[in-house]
Amino acid sequence: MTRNVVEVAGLTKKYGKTEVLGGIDFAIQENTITGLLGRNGAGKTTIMSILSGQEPKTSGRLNVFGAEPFESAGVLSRLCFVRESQKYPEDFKASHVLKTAPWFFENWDAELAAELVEVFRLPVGTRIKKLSRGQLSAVAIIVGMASRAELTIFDEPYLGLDATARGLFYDYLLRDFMEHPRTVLMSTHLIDEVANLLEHVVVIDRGRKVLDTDVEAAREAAFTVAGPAQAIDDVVRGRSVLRTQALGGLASVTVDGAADEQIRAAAAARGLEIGPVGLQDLVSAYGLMDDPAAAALTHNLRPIHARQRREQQEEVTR
Ligand SMILES: Nc1ncnc2c1ncn2[C@@H]1O[C@H](COP(=O)(O)OP(=O)(O)OP(=O)(O)O)[C@@H](O)[C@H]1O
Repeated sequence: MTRNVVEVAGLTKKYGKTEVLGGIDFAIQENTITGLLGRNGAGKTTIMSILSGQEPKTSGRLNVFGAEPFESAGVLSRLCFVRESQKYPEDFKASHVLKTAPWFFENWDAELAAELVEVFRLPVGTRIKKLSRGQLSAVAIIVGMASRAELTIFDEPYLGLDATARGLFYDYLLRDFMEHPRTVLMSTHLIDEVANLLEHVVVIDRGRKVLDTDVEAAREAAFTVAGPAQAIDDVVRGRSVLRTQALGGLASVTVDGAADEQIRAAAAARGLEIGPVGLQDLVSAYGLMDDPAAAALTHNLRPIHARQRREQQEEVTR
């Protein structure tokens, strides 16, 4: 039976009078990798800081390993929150971080840490404050990976890392996750890069949740139709179009829902191409919500949880 490691209900956060989280609900299942996605300032770091007990919430219910995390030593000993901007004592070197980490993480794997130091070519004898941005990210990734914490939270773990290093991180994360299953929550803007790692995504926009779906279900959540604009208009009429991109007489539209036989036949008859929508494009389509300039590009924008939509479809066919 799967259980939830994290449960959040009606979570709000205010800084002074400014509300940055406006009532968020979601759950994270044990031993899954979940992506927390959203545009700059959406509220991802705030959520992660609250989950890891570094910030108090303003209101709502929060349950991490069955307890409220803020100032709960029992919860904090089971999780690892890492980010490139982590603060360390003034004179600390990466070697000090790796030496002290086992004091905080009982599952610490020193061998894995040493291997990752080699992989990321991390100069462990250099003071932390002298490290490059990518090297700081490498420190955070090594701590996050080698801690083998039951819940590991990565806040944009790739900042400053080159493409090779990012690829290595994803490979190691997947391999280590298969061998030592645990729960991972990762915020990222590089959605396509991690799409194969993620089982679930929660998308936040301006402090509110706009999408909460299994990645598998998200693949069925929308499709594209590409070809001459006029023919596309005929084929998609009456359907919910999330996004339209047009160039000259050609267009590509993202349509909400799964591509059924009817639209496939209509598209084939007019020589139009039906294709899948990548997770990044899907999130971008939903991310346009409430943005007047971007919304002008769209018609009938209708963000719906994939599961909710499936339930609605099932209701119609019953
Ligand atoms: N200490 C603070 N005081 C006031 N406002 C804050 C504070 N921390 C964050 N905010 C505001 O809260 C909002 C959410 O910030 P947060 O860092 O959670 O966003 P994010 O989704 O992680 O963004 P990014 O992708 O750019 O890292 C932003 O508008 C930010 O300016």
